[in-house]
Amino acid sequence: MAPHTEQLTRPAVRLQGLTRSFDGRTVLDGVDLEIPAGQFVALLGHSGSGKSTLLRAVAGLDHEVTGSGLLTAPERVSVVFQDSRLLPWRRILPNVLLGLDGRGAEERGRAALAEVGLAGRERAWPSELSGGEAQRAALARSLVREPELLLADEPFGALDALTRIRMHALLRELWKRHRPSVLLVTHDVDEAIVLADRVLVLDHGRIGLDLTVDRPHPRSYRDPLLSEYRTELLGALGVVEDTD
Ligand SMILES: Nc1ncnc2c1ncn2[C@@H]1O[C@H](COP(=O)(O)OP(=O)(O)OP(=O)(O)O)[C@@H](O)[C@H]1O
Repeated sequence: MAPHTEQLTRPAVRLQGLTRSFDGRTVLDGVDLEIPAGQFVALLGHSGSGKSTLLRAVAGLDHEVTGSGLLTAPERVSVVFQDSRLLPWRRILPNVLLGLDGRGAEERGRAALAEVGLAGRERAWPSELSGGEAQRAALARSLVREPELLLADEPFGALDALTRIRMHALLRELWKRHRPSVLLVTHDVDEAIVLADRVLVLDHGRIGLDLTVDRPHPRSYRDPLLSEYRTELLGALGVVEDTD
């Protein structure tokens, strides 16, 4: 069934004049941002530009933001970090189900693990998983909560290049199936343009560039048409490409 038009246009996230300072130093300086429901957005910016600070504010984890601040955020928000944050003393399935109970929870947990390719690993300990598998389990833990908004802070930052590419395909696949809004923080320009339909660059406390990436999926790193987006994003980040 086609989603109601209003659902497509209703913003999942709406920020107005979001401001955050630490010890008198302004990190976010009046950020205005709307993310429509179901949109896949990546957030780029230099180290220390305030990406995680913005993500924490959207997640509702920061109560010290000022301005008219966070006006809208959905009820069901899941966050995935660079490390899986699995509890080492619990097996994988209970980790995925953490805080959930009720009828059908276990079944949903098993289904989520199967979706991320971890069927059969329900009883494994976190220490028995590879880095990529642990991040898959973290994604399953998010999925099982059926988030309307998925916030991801460098979720693939600690993975090797090959695993990272596989995780890109998995994340995009999960997004296609469940259609949450996504805000993905990354340092990696290529990761942003291969995955996201809109890429933001945070600069001097504001959204300095808001770029729509209008290419079909699945996208390849080698797609020459993506290189224009890459050049524009690198320019916004102040990186001059070597043209040799
Ligand atoms: N709890 C805090 N107390 C003091 N300063 C903080 C705190 N959290 C963040 N900051 C500062 O705010 C700035 C932005 O930090 P943030 O972690 O949001 O940046 P980032 O863009 O996510 O960086 P990175 O890409 O390196 O993870 C940094 O200068 C950081 O030192």
